[in-house]
Amino acid sequence: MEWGGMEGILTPRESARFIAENSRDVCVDSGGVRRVAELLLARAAGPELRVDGWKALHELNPRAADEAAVNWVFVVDTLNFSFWAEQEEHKCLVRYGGKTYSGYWSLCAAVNRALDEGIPITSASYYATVTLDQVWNIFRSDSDVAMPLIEERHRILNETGKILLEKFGGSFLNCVRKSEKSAQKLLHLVVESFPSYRDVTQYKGKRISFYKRAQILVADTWSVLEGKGDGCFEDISSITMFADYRLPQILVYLGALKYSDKLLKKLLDGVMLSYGDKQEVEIRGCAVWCVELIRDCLLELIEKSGEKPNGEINSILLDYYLWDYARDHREDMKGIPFHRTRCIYY
Ligand SMILES: Nc1nc2c(c(CN[C@H]3C=C[C@H](O)[C@@H]3O)cn2[C@@H]2O[C@H](COP(=O)(O)O)[C@@H](O)[C@H]2O)c(=O)[nH]1
Repeated sequence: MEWGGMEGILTPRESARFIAENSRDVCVDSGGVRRVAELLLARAAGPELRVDGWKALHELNPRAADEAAVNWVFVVDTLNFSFWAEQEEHKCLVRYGGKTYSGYWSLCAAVNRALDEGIPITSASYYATVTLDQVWNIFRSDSDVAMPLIEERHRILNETGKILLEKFGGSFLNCVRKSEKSAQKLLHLVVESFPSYRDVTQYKGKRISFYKRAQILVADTWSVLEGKGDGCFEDISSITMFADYRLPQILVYLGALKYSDKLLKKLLDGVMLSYGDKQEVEIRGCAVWCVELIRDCLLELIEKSGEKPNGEINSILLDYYLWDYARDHREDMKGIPFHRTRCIYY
């Protein structure tokens, strides 16, 4: 489909509200929303719900806040999609620094492993022309299951690297600086410049957007720059939660999101949903709206409790917390299916 620009497409927040108001197979549970807000209230003053948790809690993330760290975030979020395995017990694994990583973290481990091997995988001048064989080697698995969509990852690396060289002098920091400390301007610049970030579809006759990877790229840029300097986005709270396949699962587990019996059975049977399917859109849209409502409820509870949270609580920090929570409660969540969509957008 020819890209006609972002005009005429609902923003992620508007899309989420519209979907939640019209959804048939997924709904937000207000009691569950409140319970999750109360769970988060207990953590509001903790290390998780603050921008420096991104580095403090995750050893694979860069320690620095320099240009190289920003370019690390860019190449990782360009490839930050579709890690789920056909069988949970047979998945891609990457060993790094004496530990074994799966899912999203297998991507980060592979990037760091390549850098240690002297492969400049975070440099656009390298990945603009990296070959498929080199990509197979860089993202090789230490289990007998390969990382999904390697060929798409190769195509996207070449496409994205070429554009970064042509338009932004080969560094994502130049793209950040052009956004003049506006998260929304950076989001727009990324979506307009890099086709693989155009996470848009339609629902009930309206063109809607999730921009999941563009939003998490803005969020991770804010985090790696520690919310300071070029990363001091005055409108960072306008970014919504990132509509992936893990957050809906944890929100159902916590009772804030509910699936119809028909949809739940379909997911339990492992039926795949296509990108843009009505039910897939309802899962993603209701999950985004659910986190917006949790945030509103949490801010109300904080107000009432008189507790002073450290810094501003926003949907990004709630998303990070819930995503990490899902990681740490993988076993408990076994009975709750995540939806299986194979695509390059999340
Ligand atoms: N909503 C949301 N989705 C996120 C992330 C992350 C990691 N990002 C931050 C978190 C810690 C680091 O500090 C990063 O900054 C990955 N994903 C998505 O999850 C899926 C992979 O899941 P699994 O198969 O279990 O590894 C896949 O769609 C991936 O795109 C997030 O934070 N929020």
